[in-house]
Amino acid sequence: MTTSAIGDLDAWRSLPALQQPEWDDPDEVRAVTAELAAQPPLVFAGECDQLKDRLADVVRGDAFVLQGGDCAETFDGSNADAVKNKLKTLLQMAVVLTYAASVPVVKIGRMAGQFAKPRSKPVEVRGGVELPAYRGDAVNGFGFDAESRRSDPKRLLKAYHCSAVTLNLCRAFTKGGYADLRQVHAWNQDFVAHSPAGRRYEQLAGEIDRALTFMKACGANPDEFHGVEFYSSHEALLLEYERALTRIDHLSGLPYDVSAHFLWIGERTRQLDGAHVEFLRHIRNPIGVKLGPTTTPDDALALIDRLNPDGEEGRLSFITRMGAGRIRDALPPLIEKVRQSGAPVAWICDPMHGNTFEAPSGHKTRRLDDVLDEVAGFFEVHRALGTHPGGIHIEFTGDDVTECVGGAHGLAETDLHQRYETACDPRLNRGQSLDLAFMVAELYRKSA
Ligand SMILES: O=C[C@H](O)[C@H](O)COP(=O)(O)O
Ligand SMILES: C=C(OP(=O)(O)O)C(=O)O
Repeated sequence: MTTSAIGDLDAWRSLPALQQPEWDDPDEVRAVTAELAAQPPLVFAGECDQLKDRLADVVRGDAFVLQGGDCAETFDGSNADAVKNKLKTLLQMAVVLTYAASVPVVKIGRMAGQFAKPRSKPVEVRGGVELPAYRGDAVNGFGFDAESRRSDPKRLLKAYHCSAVTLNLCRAFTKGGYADLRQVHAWNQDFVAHSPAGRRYEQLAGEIDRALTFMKACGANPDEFHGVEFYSSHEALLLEYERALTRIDHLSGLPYDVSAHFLWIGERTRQLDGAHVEFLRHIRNPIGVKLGPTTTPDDALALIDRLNPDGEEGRLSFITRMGAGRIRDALPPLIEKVRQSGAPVAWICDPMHGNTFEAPSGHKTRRLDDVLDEVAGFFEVHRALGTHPGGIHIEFTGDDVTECVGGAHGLAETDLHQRYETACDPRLNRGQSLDLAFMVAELYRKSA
């Protein structure tokens, strides 16, 4: 394969790359990336192609994406319990959607690599002390002291190893029996079972049980339900890391970023002439771009032109994050222009990032009602235009945290301090995630 067919995987180096850490020692970065480049792949090209096929189904209106996980994964969180709880939430949500909305659900974790964060400000000030902002465990530490906040390239290696551990757990849980549909009740134990959403889920799980028994009686093979397909994803933010994990697939001769199945470009780094768009246009994974409320229809078309010029179905998803107050005005012009162009795009709604605000206590938070309203707006817009609402992208955790307000337990702003554990943005807890899944299933059913 010639360089021109592969494209120049290093052309991004001469372009402006926003949101990159300031590393002290370029030699150390070179040594670390050389070590990363020698590590085994985390995912395989064939798996990325399979996800692209699944996303092509989404483009055609035949499937729905459920993408979610932490805002920022942490090295401490790469353990069996935390990973299992997140997967359990994803599986429960997926079951609600599959059963109640009768749609195949493409399950993608914001997991096994979501260790780097873009920030609004490069520094954080507390009590008159100014330090570099926390940029995710792949870059620096969360602790507010100079040593923790120093950008340390060795953390890139740790991010790779924690991604490997997490993905290994995900593969084991999703293929080794834990995700078996006959376990629907087992995912609903602990605190969530007693929440209103948990009780509603239990009812649905009972119906699934009966349906499975019926199918078995009809001669269906119950082992068909033994495992589920699960894919990993993260924001492709740290270009040195992504480049070091990009390999030429020996079968096709094409480059794949083997750090995750699906990579996305963030709202802050989607400049057409920027390094992120340049780098991602060369890799063959399915990719996404976040689109905020300032995106113009021409921006969307230009991104399509750069990132999916051949119009490959499933290659490109637009993950819109407009905010509840903007979605009904900001989304239609984008969809209309893209539809007129005939370009195949999967439209995914991120109802989190346009709805963040600071509570009087100083906690960054989101109202579940705003999240639900943005999702409702997303469905309304698609229904009005006759296009397919392709999925949701959310930040959640499997734990009983108090980071977003609202939900069946009426979590108030004054409750936020109780279990506020996120390393960056506020996540839905398990009950709130299930509330959302039931609402999405209902909206989907009505729009189908
Ligand atoms: O997760 C997204 C971004 O990293 C985050 O919203 C930026 O947050 P900041 O405004 O606190 O920097
Ligand atoms: C930073 C993120 O979102 P956005 O780029 O949409 O702000 C994110 O999803 O972590």
